[in-house]
Amino acid sequence: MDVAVVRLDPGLPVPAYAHPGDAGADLHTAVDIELAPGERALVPTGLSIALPDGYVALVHPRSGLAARHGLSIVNTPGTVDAGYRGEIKVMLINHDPVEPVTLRRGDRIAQLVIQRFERARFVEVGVLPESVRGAGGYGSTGTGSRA
Ligand SMILES: O=c1ccn([C@H]2C[C@H](O)[C@@H](COP(=O)(O)OP(=O)(O)OP(=O)(O)O)O2)c(=O)[nH]1
Ligand SMILES: [Mg+2]
Repeated sequence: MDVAVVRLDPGLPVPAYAHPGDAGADLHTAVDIELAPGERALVPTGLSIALPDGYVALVHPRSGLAARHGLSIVNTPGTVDAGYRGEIKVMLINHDPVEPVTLRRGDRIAQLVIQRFERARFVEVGVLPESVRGAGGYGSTGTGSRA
C-alpha cells in the first residue's frame, strides 16, 4: 500500500521497515533531546503523511530503548488519524528513575504501525447481550496457571 509522505525536514529519511515482515516503520527525531528522569517532551519527526480512509497509524515505543533506557511514549500508542496532515510528533518520556536519556537528531525513537480499523455505529440499548466473561476484569482470572 502506498502512503504519501512529505519530508518537512529533508535531512531525515522517510520511515522504513528494518526487516521484511516488520510491523513498525522507524521514526527519527528531528532534534537533539535530553530527558531528565521522569521528564517528557513532544518530539518532532520531520514527517507528515496522508493515510487512505479507513487506516490509522499508531506510534509505538521501541523495545530496545525501553529496555536499555526506560524510554517510552506517554500516550502509547499515539494515534495518527487518516485526516491529519500536520507533523507527526512523539510524546517521549524517560521512565528511568536515575539516568537522563540523550538522543541525537536522526536517532530512531519510535515506530509507526499502520492498521485498518472499523468505524462503529454506536447503537444504544438498555441491556447488553450476555457473555461468558461478563463484567469480570482487572485481574479477575488471577495470575496462576489455569487448568
Ligand atoms: O502520538 C501522536 C498522537 C497524535 N498525533 C497527531 C495526529 C493525530 O491525528 C492528532 C490528534 O491526536 P489525538 O486525537 O490523539 O489527540 P487529541 O488530544 O484528541 O487532539 P484533537 O482534539 O486534535 O483530536 O495529533 C501525533 O502526531 N502523534
Ligand atoms: Mg482526538
